[in-house]
Amino acid sequence: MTGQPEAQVSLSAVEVQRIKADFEILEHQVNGTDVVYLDSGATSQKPRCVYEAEQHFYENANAAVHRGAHTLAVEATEIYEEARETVAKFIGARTNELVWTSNATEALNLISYSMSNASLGRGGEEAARFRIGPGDEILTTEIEHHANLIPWQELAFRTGATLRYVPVAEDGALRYDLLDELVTEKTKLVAFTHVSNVLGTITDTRRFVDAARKVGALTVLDGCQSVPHLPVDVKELDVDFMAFSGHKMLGPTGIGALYGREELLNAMPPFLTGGSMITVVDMEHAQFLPAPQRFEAGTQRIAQTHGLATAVSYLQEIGMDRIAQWEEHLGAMLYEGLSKIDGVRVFGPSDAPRIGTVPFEVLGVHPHDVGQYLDSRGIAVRVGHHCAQPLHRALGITATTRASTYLYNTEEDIKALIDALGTVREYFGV
Ligand SMILES: Cc1ncc(COP(=O)(O)O)c(C=O)c1O
Repeated sequence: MTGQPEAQVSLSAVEVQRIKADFEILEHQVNGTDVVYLDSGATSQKPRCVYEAEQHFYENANAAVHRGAHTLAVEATEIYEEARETVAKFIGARTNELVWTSNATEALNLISYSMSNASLGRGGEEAARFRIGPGDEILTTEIEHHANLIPWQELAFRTGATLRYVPVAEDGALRYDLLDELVTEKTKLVAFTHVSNVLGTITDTRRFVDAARKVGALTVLDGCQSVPHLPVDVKELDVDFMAFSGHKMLGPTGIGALYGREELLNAMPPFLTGGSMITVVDMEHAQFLPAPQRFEAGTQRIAQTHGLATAVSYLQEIGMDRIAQWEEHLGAMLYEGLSKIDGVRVFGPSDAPRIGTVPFEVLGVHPHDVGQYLDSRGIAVRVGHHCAQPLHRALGITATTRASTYLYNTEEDIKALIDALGTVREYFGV
């Protein structure tokens, strides 16, 4: 006996049924059949408690206004900041290291903007790390979502820096072996994803962080597909920045966050100004508020931040370790089950750690037709390039069908997909 508490095990079927009951939206029907929702990679369903948390603010006067003298505004400010504390702790950050944004896309753009306007920064040595120009390099990868790609393409275009990519092998696995060669003394920033939104594979973040640290480059992690599904601790990961979105983790749409090391956030110029964010004497001597308020000009989203904090408490109550184990189980079931169907090709390395996300194609049937066929049988999956064209190009295809699970999915959901795909080619006469 070690005296340690017993490790929590994966969710049981009974627990998942109980969780499902919290997600009443899953009782919606398509063509008289309960929806099997396998599109959580795009956005998650929300439990009732999250809708209720938001609704409270829409029904009460303190919804819109914070930072004021009267009681309602003071209450709203407290709730807004409490939500920040809850979400910051959830990812292992300090409270003032979490900036509210609309979503992950905005969070990533915020860093890109800062780097192309670094002369506005106030922060001595740290501000210098944001300066980028001709001859400098930005490194990203071929598996990125456009949100973690286009802002860097733009940054390179605006500043004259060069964008380089870590390629993937034939099966979509990242070529870690090329990192040492691709990260050079010229590299100023390394942006990479924690979990691929297409393949569901979990990145070995240590390899990226170590390579970047060696040359003093900033690290930016796209946590959009990891924060909802795995225990994530930014201090353990040792990254400088991380972006994620509330709507993928049971929270409302319209709220996301940027984690940044305190000293770095305080060296970054804001994206938006106004609304008491800056005291303008003249631009030379303008003073920005400290982070995170520096980046939150204008009236803020109390309902959404409170909704996200409620979602986080819900996830914590269930336990991120257990959710991760359940999804690993569903992911393995999906990958193996789909691989065995005649005429179905599954993408992604077979031996990589993954969450419950698997892309596939049905030979001879267009992914769009596969999506519609499944929809007519009450199964919701996503079709397209999933905002990841470079990866699809590297795999030699233009589109895939993607099934992605979350904590509310059951083994029966996976079986339903596998059964339905068993007849799809016959249906289309292939
Ligand atoms: C890996 C990844 N990064 C970034 C994003 C962008 O998220 P949002 O659209 O919420 O800003 C997504 C959304 O699909 C994603 O999957």
